[in-house]
Amino acid sequence: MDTALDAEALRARLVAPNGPYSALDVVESTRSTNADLAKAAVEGAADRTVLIALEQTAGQGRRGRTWSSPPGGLYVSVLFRPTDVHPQRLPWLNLIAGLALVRVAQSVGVEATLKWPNDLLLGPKREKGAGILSEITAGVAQAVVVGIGLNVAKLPDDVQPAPGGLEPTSLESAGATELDRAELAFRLLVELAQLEGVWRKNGGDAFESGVLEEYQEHCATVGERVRVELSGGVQLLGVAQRIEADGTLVVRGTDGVDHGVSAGDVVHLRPA
Ligand SMILES: O=C(O)CCCC[C@@H]1SC[C@@H]2NC(=O)N[C@@H]21
Repeated sequence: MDTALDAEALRARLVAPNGPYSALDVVESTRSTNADLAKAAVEGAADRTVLIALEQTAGQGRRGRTWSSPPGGLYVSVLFRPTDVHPQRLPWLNLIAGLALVRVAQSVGVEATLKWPNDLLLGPKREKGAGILSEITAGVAQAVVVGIGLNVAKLPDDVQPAPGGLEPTSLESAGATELDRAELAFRLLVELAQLEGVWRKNGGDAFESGVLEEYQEHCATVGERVRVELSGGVQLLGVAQRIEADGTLVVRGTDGVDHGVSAGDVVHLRPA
């Protein structure tokens, strides 16, 4: 069962002095929690500010796509200002959010892996249960909004995959033992704060903080034959080799040459 998401109760557990966050709000509905927090960042919102919505009317996905955000899902954005971390290491915030999602899914008994860079895959069929959109806030020094859309309840029939994208699923469809959104939001934010805290304490070094190793362990992309859709309609075909310390994916192309990929849509190519 899903109880109402009580902001006060979450604040009591997650916001300083009792927890790692500096502010937390819950709204019934908004256009996009990422857009709201980006605006708040410009207006001076503090490091580790959280905004949760129970529904979005204009949810944003990667590469200009929309993120279907019906009631029954969890839509969470966190503003981070990791001022001591080199800007080149900031893409790790996106990957760290994926690790937090894996930990949550596993805690409710669901098999979970990651498709680099931003998809949570659930169950043996590896369908998409969550997506992450991290955005550097323009004009604000070192501010990143990490947005997470987690499908909790069964999705309405009209939620379709993006063209060529993964089949969507939810925690409920994957047989999760816990579907209470307050509890799931709590676990997600605890895991995110733990991972981000260790990563930041290590100056954003993914190797030293252990997040690189944990990511490789859960990454379904490494070892797969892939097609990477780069900008400008360019495609790269090959086999994903590893994740680098800067968060890029190394793909050995059909020409035998290793290519570092920092952005793009990855399609896992399964044998027919
Ligand atoms: O897979 C993707 O394309 C990324 C989807 C990210 C969706 C989340 S929901 C919370 C936050 N607010 C948004 O508008 N988008 C992100």
